[in-house]
Amino acid sequence: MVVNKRLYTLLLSIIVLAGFLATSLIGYFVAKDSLTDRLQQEMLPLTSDNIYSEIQRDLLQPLLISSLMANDVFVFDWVNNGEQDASKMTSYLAQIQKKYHTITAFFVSESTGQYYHPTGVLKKVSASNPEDGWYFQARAARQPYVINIDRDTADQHRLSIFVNYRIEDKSGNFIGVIGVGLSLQTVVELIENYQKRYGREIYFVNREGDVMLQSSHYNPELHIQNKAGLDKAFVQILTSPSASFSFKTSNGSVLYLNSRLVPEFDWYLIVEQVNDPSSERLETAFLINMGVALVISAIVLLLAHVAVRGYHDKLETMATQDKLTGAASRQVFEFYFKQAVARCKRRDEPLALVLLDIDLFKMINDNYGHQAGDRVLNRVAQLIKSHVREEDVVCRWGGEEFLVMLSGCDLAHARDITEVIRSAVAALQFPVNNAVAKITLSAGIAQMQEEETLGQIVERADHHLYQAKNAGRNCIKPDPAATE
Ligand SMILES: Nc1nc2c(ncn2[C@@H]2O[C@H](COP(=O)(O)OP(=O)(O)OP(=O)(O)O)[C@@H](O)[C@H]2O)c(=O)[nH]1
Repeated sequence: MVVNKRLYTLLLSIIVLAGFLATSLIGYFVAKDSLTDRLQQEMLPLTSDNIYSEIQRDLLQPLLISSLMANDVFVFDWVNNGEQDASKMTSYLAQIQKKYHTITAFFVSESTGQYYHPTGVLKKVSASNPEDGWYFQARAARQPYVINIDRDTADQHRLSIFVNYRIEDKSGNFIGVIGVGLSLQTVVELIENYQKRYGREIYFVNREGDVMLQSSHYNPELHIQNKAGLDKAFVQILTSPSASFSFKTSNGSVLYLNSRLVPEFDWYLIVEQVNDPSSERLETAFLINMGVALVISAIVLLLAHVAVRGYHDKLETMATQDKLTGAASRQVFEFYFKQAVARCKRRDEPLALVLLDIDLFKMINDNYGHQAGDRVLNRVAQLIKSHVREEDVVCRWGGEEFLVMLSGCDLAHARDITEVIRSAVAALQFPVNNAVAKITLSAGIAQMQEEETLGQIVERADHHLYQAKNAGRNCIKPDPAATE
């Protein structure tokens, strides 16, 4: 029974905890998956889209300026007049630069190859000079302009964005390339602003995978092109217009990455994030969940334990006690008897059994009714109990029969006790239905002999009880030894 109770509690604990653990884990992983998906599919691409549209917005004005320059009548007239006065062109370029706050303005003439700049004629472009490749690229282009990121011819330390606008005359003849240059600083500031706002690393790589543009807080450790084993992913980035990945890095953290091609630069914009910050919140929520689950499980188990214990005690009482009299039931008497026998043997003490039977009880039932009979049975049981010790056992042996086990009592002592009980019952004035019932009882006493079974002793006690009934009732008959 004890083992079953433990097993039951253990099983219940396992079921409740496993249930909580399973639901918490499922919730945790579902939330984590959807957050990872959101980060990869929405948040990083959104950052990338925002940066891209801001870059486009920043490029819009220089594009317009360059377009205006490419269609300016002054430029056409000046070229048609044979590029007579270089200072006219240089002051025109200086004016543009000043008016629109660009870092440079330029014109390269197709007929002379001269590179005009606000400060003068800087040089002649040549197809054999790789530095002038941008001019020949624009010259060969089908679209009206080419955006180029390059070192400034006037300041070799400065990376600038150039809008190289093609000029064509009315007949479609190529006249030259005109445009403005912007500082890349605006783009760097944009990157830094985004990095600060979103806590993400943002940088550009060219088609070879070299980092071309990054913030001043650039952390080379973070970037996938510096990580061993990720070359395949990098190949995928460099071959698709946009891509989303997540990787487990060597230090155990997860790197989320989004890439997109910026066609104006022919570079890839990369947005990276190490570990999803909300995953920490999820882990905390999971731990809180589990904590609550543990507390709830403990309360549920405690309540279950109290309920089971209550039912168990109730069942035990029902099985071991007679409901009417509160005396021990016949089923458990043998258990108490075996315990008492072992104890008496150990202590070398005698043990006596007394079988008590209410006299002519049928008449009480017949005269006063069954309920009155029940009350008599209860009253007699309480009276018997009140005359024996706590460790003695009073058992309802039959209908109106009680078997009393007196540990450590020999026959003479048992007879004295029984006599006290008999006379107390006989002296009872039991009120029933406006009358007073007289109750007596007869008893047979047997002292346990060596290796006797319960059945054998009870049989002897019953035999003596029968003698007492025959002797006129309201008397006691013990084993013959006690009478000697
Ligand atoms: N009220 C009540 N009566 C019971 C209960 N159990 C047994 N009885 C009655 O007790 C009576 C016992 O009658 P008998 O065995 O004839 O014995 P008796 O009338 O006591 O006569 P003797 O034992 O010979 O003195 C029966 O009528 C049973 O119905 C009980 O729980 N309540």
